[in-house]
Amino acid sequence: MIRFEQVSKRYEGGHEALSQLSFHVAPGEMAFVTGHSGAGKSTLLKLLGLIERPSHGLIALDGQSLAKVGRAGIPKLRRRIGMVFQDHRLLMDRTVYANVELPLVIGGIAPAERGRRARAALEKVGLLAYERQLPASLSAGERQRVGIARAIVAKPTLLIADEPTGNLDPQLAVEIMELFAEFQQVGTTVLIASHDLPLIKRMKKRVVVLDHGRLVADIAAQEVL
Ligand SMILES: Nc1ncnc2c1ncn2[C@@H]1O[C@H](COP(=O)(O)OP(=O)(O)OP(=O)(O)O)[C@@H](O)[C@H]1O
Repeated sequence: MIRFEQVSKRYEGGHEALSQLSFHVAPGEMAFVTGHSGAGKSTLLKLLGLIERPSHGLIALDGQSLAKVGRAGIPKLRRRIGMVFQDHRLLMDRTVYANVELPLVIGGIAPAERGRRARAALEKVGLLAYERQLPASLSAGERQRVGIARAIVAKPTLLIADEPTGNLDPQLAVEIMELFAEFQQVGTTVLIASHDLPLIKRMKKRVVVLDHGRLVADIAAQEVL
């Protein structure tokens, strides 16, 4: 599903954020990427979403090299990837429903189909009853669920999340992580950047550890104690 081969990333004027990173993620696998602040977690996810490009190395998604995806091909690629951010990035002047529907509007899906899919996504995150509300009237955990519904509404094969529980209290954080695990159970590949080690350990999934841009440990789910 995901293949990184000797990937390095140097930001303009900066030092190397990722150094010769190689790892694979199988279809349907769920893995965490962890490491200290500045270790390169966000950079790794940005390379997958083509928000950034690598300086060296190969990144492939479902066997397709991302280097071959030009500017015009980015929207199509992004439809295969659902992205969740720490700060949810919802449009605060649109309803919950409109936020979740947005990727389908951009994708040119017909209105009736959009309604069906957006409501199914909201139902999956337990927020169907909130569809007419504005995000401001929701709690932090609920807003993050709306962000997740928006990420999965176009049925991506890969779900990536950057510190999705960073702003939540521990109980809500567990609930959000369990929601991600549910998407894995129905076949979605899930990759989550997080520095919350107690939470990661609790989830018992594969853990990839970065340190100054290098992969220093890759712990299989069965080995997480
Ligand atoms: N746009 C950028 N321009 C220059 N340097 C950057 C840029 N984005 C990130 N960096 C640098 O790259 C390194 C890795 O950053 P990255 O955000 O990937 O780390 P992180 O592990 O996600 O950190 P955090 O947990 O604090 O979010 C850091 O040294 C950071 O300062």
